[in-house]
Amino acid sequence: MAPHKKKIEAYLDCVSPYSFLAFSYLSQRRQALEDLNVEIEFIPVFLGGIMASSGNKPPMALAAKSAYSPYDIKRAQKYFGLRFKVPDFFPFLSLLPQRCLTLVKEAYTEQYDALHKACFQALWLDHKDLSKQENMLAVLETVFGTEQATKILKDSQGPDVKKKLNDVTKHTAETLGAYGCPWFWVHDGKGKAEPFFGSDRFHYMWDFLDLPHQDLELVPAPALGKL
Ligand SMILES: N[C@@H](CCC(=O)N[C@@H](CS)C(=O)NCC(=O)O)C(=O)O
Repeated sequence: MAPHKKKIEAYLDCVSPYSFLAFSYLSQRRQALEDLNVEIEFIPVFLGGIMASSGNKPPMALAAKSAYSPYDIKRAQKYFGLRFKVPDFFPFLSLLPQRCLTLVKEAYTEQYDALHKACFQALWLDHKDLSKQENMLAVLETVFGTEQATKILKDSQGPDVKKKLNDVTKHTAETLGAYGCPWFWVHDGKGKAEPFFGSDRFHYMWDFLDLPHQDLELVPAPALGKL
């Protein structure tokens, strides 16, 4: 990557509702950001691995964070105009969707954003447990033909894909300082890069990138169709 290009690397896991909000928010602003010469890259990671590498624990594992969490998620949903309930099967093991996304990002780049969106929507809006192969296959089939979807599901279990997701996750925690998701590594276009955590720090990011806030403000209740 050219060091003097403004760029947002967004490290996401679809098990994370705040990753869903960040993905939705950035996807809706992709064109506006590109017009301001800012590139966005969505990068799949395994949040469980980030927690383990950084010594962090899921918010639910700490009583105080767990008690605060319902307030935070309710406010965030209102702010982003994206309403969803936490599914009964939460938290679930996100390795399967994250491996499929890892494979598709490399091998089927054109369809990657569509699959990312489909995974988030299946999990958070349709409450499909994507740790189950049959549900993951159904999501893949919304983007690919049955034959290709079946192959992607099978290939996502191969050692190369497992290693790639593992390596990216490790890099995110050990080099980029991640302790949760969504994690962002943002290049300011002048050779400097900094981390940002959470879907609630975009105003800091726009300052860091020297962008006009008014062009990137939230519009009320963004329609999902525009994701
Ligand atoms: N305030 C942040 C919260 C993000 C968040 O809680 N992310 C969870 C995963 S869904 C996490 O990784 N938490 C780690 C931590 O809070 O230490 C936001 O609005 O995005």
